[in-house]
Amino acid sequence: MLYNTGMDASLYFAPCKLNLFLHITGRRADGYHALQSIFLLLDHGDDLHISLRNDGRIMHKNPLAGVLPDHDLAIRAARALQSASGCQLGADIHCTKRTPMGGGLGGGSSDAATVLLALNQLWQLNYSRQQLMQIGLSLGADVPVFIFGQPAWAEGVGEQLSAVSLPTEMLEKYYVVVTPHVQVPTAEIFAHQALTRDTKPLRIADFSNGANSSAFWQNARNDMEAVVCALYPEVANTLAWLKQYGDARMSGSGASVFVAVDSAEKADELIAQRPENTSGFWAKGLKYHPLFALANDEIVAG
Ligand SMILES: C[C@](O)(CO)[C@H](O)COP(=O)(O)OP(=O)(O)OC[C@H]1O[C@@H](n2ccc(N)nc2=O)[C@H](O)[C@@H]1O
Ligand SMILES: Nc1ncnc2c1ncn2[C@@H]1O[C@H](COP(=O)(O)OP(=O)(O)OP(=O)(O)O)[C@@H](O)[C@H]1O
Repeated sequence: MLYNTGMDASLYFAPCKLNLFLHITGRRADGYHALQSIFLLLDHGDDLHISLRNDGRIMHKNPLAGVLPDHDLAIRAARALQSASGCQLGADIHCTKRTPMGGGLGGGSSDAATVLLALNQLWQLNYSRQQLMQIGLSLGADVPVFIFGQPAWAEGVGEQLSAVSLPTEMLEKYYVVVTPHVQVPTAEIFAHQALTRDTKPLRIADFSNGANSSAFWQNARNDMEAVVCALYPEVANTLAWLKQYGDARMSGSGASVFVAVDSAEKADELIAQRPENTSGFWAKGLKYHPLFALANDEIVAG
């Protein structure tokens, strides 16, 4: 009989992300939208226990409420890696979910990225970061950035990524994230007729050049915010509340909204005072994904 020896059980972190801004600069022929965004990964997220099986099966030990195991992005990621590599090994996956689902924080995408990184190690595949990002992109536009693993300037559908060094004060901030209890379907917002799709592209140099960066942030916004706030008053109300405390905005396609504050005390205070029917947490930005080292960077011949 083939069985999981249980000897390789390991704990892997799946951080959530914020879109510090999100501009929609066009629409491609396939219906996907061209974006510009800066992604910041946070030190808040899901815990995945992943252990090796030698029978080739991919098993979800605690299926998420409302998500069929076959649709779970963690399971789909493992299967995609199995079919790309021809690997005969399998895995047991157990997820302790902390990132609100459908919250614009990339929870499912991050679970998928963590599974790819972890199994790259457990199955000893030695895929490069670029290869894993390619497999990740087939699962969702937000997966590659978690494998990229650093604060990133994103273009394309979110897969053309460049590392950006955020000003130190942005990494020292406390990000207060509040999620109204509504699920905002990403596809519905991208398909909405009233969505702004023609924001003039910015240049990464405008952000990287310190002298211009305050002007940069004055022009930066989330283009999905207006449509989401019109369709979901809960998001509009939570955002209006959070704007009292700073330059609050929505992450991704919502429903989560966030603001950066200067101390843990202030962050605790806002979380305690958050509106009814919301959940919330605060977290700090990550310079690197904790699993960054589980993929190698390809050496490009020069
Ligand atoms: C809004 C963001 O969260 C910003 O980071 C992402 O662009 C969304 O990424 P995601 O949730 O991984 O999205 P996917 O699962 O790939 O796509 C969900 C749906 O959103 C639409 N979609 C997504 C990304 C994109 N650049 N243009 C789109 O039009 C497509 O209709 C797609 O069917
Ligand atoms: N492992 C998973 N975790 C969360 N959701 C998952 C997972 N697998 C599949 N899903 C499905 O994906 C949907 C979107 O979940 P997710 O938490 O990734 O949304 P999101 O944060 O809005 O994503 P994004 O910011 O990438 O648009 C969920 O409503 C759920 O049906």
